[in-house]
Amino acid sequence: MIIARAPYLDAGLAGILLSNAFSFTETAQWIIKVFSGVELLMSSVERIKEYIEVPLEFSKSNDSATSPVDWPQTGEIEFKNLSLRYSPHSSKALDNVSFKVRTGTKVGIVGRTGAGKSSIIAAIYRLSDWESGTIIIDNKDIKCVSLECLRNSISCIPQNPTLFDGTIRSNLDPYNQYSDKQVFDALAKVGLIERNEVLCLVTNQQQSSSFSPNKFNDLNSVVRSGGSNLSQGQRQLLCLARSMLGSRKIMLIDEATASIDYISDAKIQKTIRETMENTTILTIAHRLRSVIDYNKILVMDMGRVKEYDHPYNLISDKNTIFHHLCEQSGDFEKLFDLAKASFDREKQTTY
Ligand SMILES: Nc1ncnc2c1ncn2[C@@H]1O[C@H](COP(=O)(O)OP(=O)(O)OP(=O)(O)O)[C@@H](O)[C@H]1O
Repeated sequence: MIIARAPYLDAGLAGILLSNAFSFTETAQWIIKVFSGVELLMSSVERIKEYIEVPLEFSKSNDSATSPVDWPQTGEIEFKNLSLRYSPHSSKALDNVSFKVRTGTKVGIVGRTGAGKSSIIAAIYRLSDWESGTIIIDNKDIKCVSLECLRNSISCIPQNPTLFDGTIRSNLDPYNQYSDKQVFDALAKVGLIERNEVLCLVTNQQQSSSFSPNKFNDLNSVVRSGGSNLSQGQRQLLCLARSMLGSRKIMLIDEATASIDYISDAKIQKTIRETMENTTILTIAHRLRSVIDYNKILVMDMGRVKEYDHPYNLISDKNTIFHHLCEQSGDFEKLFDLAKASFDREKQTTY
């Protein structure tokens, strides 16, 4: 602790020198200030030391973990008897969970609060380790894939997406990998700009202010730290656009709660349906409307998978949890019609 002691000594010396120039009270005040500065410095040093000693998350990867190129190709996900608990004495957040998601399938994960929905996404992203079972993505046990590769290969749109102090462009394309056209296309796909404006915007970047007063028309528009100058819906849409630029095969979405405006929510769902046909999507749904026309609904309850089927099959059966959740939503008739329409559409494309 030499680093910590030296300033104390300096402060003592400074006290003696100061006492020659100032009154006792003034000197005492100076010394208190210097000492509290030193206390702060000491706790900062301690904290930096703690951070340095925290093992790097990427080094937690299994030694034989690899970073397969062009993985995953299909986006097929399989949970096999997965059990996860957050601490040794807590109950299981996921209890022997097994289910399979085929390529390009859209799955809505529903259930009451604390049912284990977020834990499914946490497990795929390996934010938490599990005690037994496996997750296979594209024929690979994800524990055999490096964390860096795993997280770079799967898009995740959390409720509060991370945005940085910078511009629209630096947030969408931090490594400058894409052309302006590609970035504008992504913004158009999520509905933040008009599709028919893309070409003009690409050729007239400097005159973009002549377009509608929309900050997304200008890739240099400022984004404040955490996206504080954007609405929650705009933040999620920007994050969705960022995911689209990466064109990954799997996307995990934690739908924003009621605080997101209905129009932004509808835009997100429409974009997902129209532009991500071949992407496997798992959405934690807080509104049943958002996922009622998905291919499957996974109903979680107390960490277990209770139901896993097409929404129409589940809503049609009075004995399912999903049927009750739809009834409780007060929107049963509409949900039923949407589920049926989706079921009929799927049947037509299958035959
Ligand atoms: N980081 C954590 N540390 C300890 N326990 C946790 C943690 N995250 C979740 N849990 C617990 O695990 C269980 C499942 O939580 P999870 O967040 O997966 O549920 P959820 O269905 O997503 O809930 P909600 O709809 O309220 O977000 C709950 O009992 C919860 O208290």
